Amino acid sequence: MPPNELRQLAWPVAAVGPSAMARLRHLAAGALRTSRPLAVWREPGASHPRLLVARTLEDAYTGLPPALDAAAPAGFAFFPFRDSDHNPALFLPADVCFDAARPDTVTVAPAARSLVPALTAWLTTAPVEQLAWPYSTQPVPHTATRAEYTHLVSTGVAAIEAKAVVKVVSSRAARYPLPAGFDPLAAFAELSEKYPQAFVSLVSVPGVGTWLGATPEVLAEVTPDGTFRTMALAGTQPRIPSQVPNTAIWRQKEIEEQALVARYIVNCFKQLRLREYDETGPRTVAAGELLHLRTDFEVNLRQVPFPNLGTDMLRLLHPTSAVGGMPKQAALDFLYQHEGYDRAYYSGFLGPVNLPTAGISRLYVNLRCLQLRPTEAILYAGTGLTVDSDPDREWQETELKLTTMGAVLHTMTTSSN
Ligand SMILES: C=C(O[C@@H]1C=C(C(=O)O)C=C[C@H]1O)C(=O)O
Repeated sequence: MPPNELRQLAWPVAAVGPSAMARLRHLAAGALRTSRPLAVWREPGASHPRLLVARTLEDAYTGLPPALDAAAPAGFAFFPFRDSDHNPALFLPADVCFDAARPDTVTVAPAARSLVPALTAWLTTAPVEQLAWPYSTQPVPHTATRAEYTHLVSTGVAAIEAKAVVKVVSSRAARYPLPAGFDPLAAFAELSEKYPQAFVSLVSVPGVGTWLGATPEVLAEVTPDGTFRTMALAGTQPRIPSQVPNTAIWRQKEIEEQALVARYIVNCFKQLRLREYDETGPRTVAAGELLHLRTDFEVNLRQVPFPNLGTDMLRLLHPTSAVGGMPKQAALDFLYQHEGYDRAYYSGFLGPVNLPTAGISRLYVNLRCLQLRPTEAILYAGTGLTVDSDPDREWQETELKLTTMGAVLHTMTTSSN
């Protein structure tokens, strides 16, 4: 076989059995046992998850956001809200890949060829019971009380009134005990079922930790038909069971908050001098038990002279005003000064690049997520503030957002009792 071709390893018959999820689990177990970074994800609307294992941790460190052109390296991006030594920007090269929709093979990239003998042997090994997921070496972040959070919101509103910022998105972390026998892969499967339209992910990196999430927000997407997509998602209200999303009524506060995010995206296009984009919305969309307002933006890459639009937009967009604020730097400075905790990978971005094939990349904002610790999970949620924000209402909104991931912890508690 030529040295630069992907290699397909066939699963031996007896070892792990025919179940795609059991095979995925076995590959994850092998990666954890050998301290390699891994990502498991399920795209919105897809029926099967995929898994990627990077050969070494060192290979996963990256300086720049990934390039989104078809010739760029394939892998899984995992970027923090703010790049730092504690929360490095990561790009896991697609060294070993598995698609649960095609469970008979494991794909090995040319750069990872040296892994083939050990991996072949691992495929014949009996499945392991316990998986040892890595935890962050950082201290547990400060978790704001209701009084602290409402104070932060009041400070944010005062900053808006003083015209230091136009919009800022404050957030907090919360600690939830883990149910006995909590299994991240089982939780991943449950999230996939519960939220079919979310991007569901489980990312695990030695020294960095293990993150699980189900996000509704696309940051930058390039699809094989040559389309670039992004969205302005903001404004939140609880979803009443059986309610049809487009019958929801929005207050002026949410309409304005979302319009600012849409305007931020249009400004990014303007900075690149791109005028040919389609804008649809805002429309009401459901995300689990929540409703949001969303405007979709689309560019036909075959009709504009911007071959690097995906790459350029990604660099301009992150962090968007849906998670930071506007103007961007003033909002980030406010958060750095007042938020009082390290967001780490919450409100960063994540997703596959040039996978499953060159020319397809889907990056999402890392919302509705949790970080795993030995006996607890750290959950994260934020709310966009405008001059009309009411501190108690914003606290309630974070509580509501925490239920996306909290519900799965609760379900698992009850089912393990
Ligand atoms: C910040 C979060 O969500 C963002 C903020 C929203 C809002 O303020 O209404 C809505 C959707 C997201 O863009 C979060 O889920 O933590």
